[in-house]
Amino acid sequence: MNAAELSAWYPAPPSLSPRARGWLQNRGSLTQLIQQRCRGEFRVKPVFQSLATVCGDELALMNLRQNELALVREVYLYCGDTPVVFAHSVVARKDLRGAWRSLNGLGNRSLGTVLFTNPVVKRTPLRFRKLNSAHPLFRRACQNLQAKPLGLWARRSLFSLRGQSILVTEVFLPSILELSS
Ligand SMILES: C=C(O[C@@H]1C=C(C(=O)O)C=C[C@H]1O)C(=O)O
Repeated sequence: MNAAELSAWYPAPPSLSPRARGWLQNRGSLTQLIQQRCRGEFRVKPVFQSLATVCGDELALMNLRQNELALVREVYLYCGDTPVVFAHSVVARKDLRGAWRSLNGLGNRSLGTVLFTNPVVKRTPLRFRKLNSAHPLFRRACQNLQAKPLGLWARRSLFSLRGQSILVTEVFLPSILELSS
């Protein structure tokens, strides 16, 4: 990815429907918002949690070198049998025994329960990007989708605790717009 692509996360999404904007720009817990709007059962389905290299557009933000390993957690958030969000979170290896050690035993509990219940955790402003098939997160987010969309809206922000950060990226799947508003 070139420098332009690396910086292609914008402070505000351009033209969005009011319903989509309501999801992308909500600054509370996405888990809680889905639980409020999902008539079925909410669940977190972890699909990956291991040391791995990260996306090219995450290196600078996480102060990682090209092939440096970090803890990567990826989950789908489900409403009933339908995946509505694909989430990808990154913690630098050096911080895994520090502020974010609770990730190790998180399993199918929502990361939101850790991030939004600790008043000391600080969140940087959200940034947005329309992902397409050129981005690795797009391909992983679409894995379980019958119909492959041309693009998916994503947002990301850093949560920091005692000077240690977790980068949380949430890719919104088309079916999220079917949840009640
Ligand atoms: C940050 C939140 O946690 C959600 C759950 C995640 C997980 O369990 O890995 C990751 C990102 C979020 O979609 C939230 O609920 O707002």
